[in-house]
Amino acid sequence: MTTEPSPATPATSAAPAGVSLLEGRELLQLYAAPTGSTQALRGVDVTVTGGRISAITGPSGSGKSTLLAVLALRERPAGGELRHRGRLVSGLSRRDLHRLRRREIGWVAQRPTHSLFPQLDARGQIAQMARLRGVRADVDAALAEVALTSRATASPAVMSGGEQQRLAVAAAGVGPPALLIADEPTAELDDESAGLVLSLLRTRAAQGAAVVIATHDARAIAAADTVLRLRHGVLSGEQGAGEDHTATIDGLGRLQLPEEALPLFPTGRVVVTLVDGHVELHPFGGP
Ligand SMILES: Nc1ncnc2c1ncn2[C@@H]1O[C@H](COP(=O)(O)OP(=O)(O)OP(=O)(O)O)[C@@H](O)[C@H]1O
Repeated sequence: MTTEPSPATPATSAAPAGVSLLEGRELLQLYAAPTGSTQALRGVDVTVTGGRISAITGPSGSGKSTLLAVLALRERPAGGELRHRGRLVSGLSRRDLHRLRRREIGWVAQRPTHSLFPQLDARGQIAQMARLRGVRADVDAALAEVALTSRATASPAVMSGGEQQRLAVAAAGVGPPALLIADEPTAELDDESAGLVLSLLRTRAAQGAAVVIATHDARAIAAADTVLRLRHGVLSGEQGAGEDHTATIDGLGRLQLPEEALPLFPTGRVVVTLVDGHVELHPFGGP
């Protein structure tokens, strides 16, 4: 147990502020299914930048966890291109990938126990993560940050769900890593626990980490700098805090309308007109 990273301590090997850490283009992911294959990601373009919290939101089954797994370099995409600091991830050896994940990427699974060491107490989780990442950490301060001082010697098996979640986020955030990814980090947490988790994520982003979360939770969405909306494996829109909703036009010119606009086009067909430098969509057919 040694010195605490001060709030000004930069993320491990953080990309310079504003420089993208990850760039995904036309990302595709397929899974075997009884009826053929499921296209979990269907041409997703995404940029992940240090110093920001990006929230990925969308209905159940829309591909949020899949996109997180690809960005965390835990799954190789079936298609498209993913670059880490400009280097093609597909060109990295298994060894390089393993090292990159261990050193630079904090991962909090949808079930927090899946990202904790079952045999270690809370103190051990933080210390072990710091060791793996090759950084020094003040274990007491890390536990205090998520109000777990009194649970320092407890193992995950005897912790409440909220305590497990706070511990998983604290351990994943040690360093801090250049990239911190969490799947539904505030789901099922009361306001107090959710507040602690979100405050930790904000602090890590302020230290330069790129924070990416999948979430349905309005509290987490409000804490994000950018909100990416996924629908059926396609990124349907992106919105920064206080910005207008923007939608992504893919390389083939396809655009997904916001869900609330769909009733305007009951036949599913539109007349597309280019007028004075902008595009107008009018319903086609119908009564
Ligand atoms: N390992 C897998 N094997 C087969 N199909 C999978 C696998 N993982 C995900 N899928 C399928 O891929 C699609 C996207 O799943 P994913 O878990 O990424 O969605 P999600 O938006 O995270 O959903 P939720 O909000 O319910 O967690 C779904 O149709 C899902 O059934």
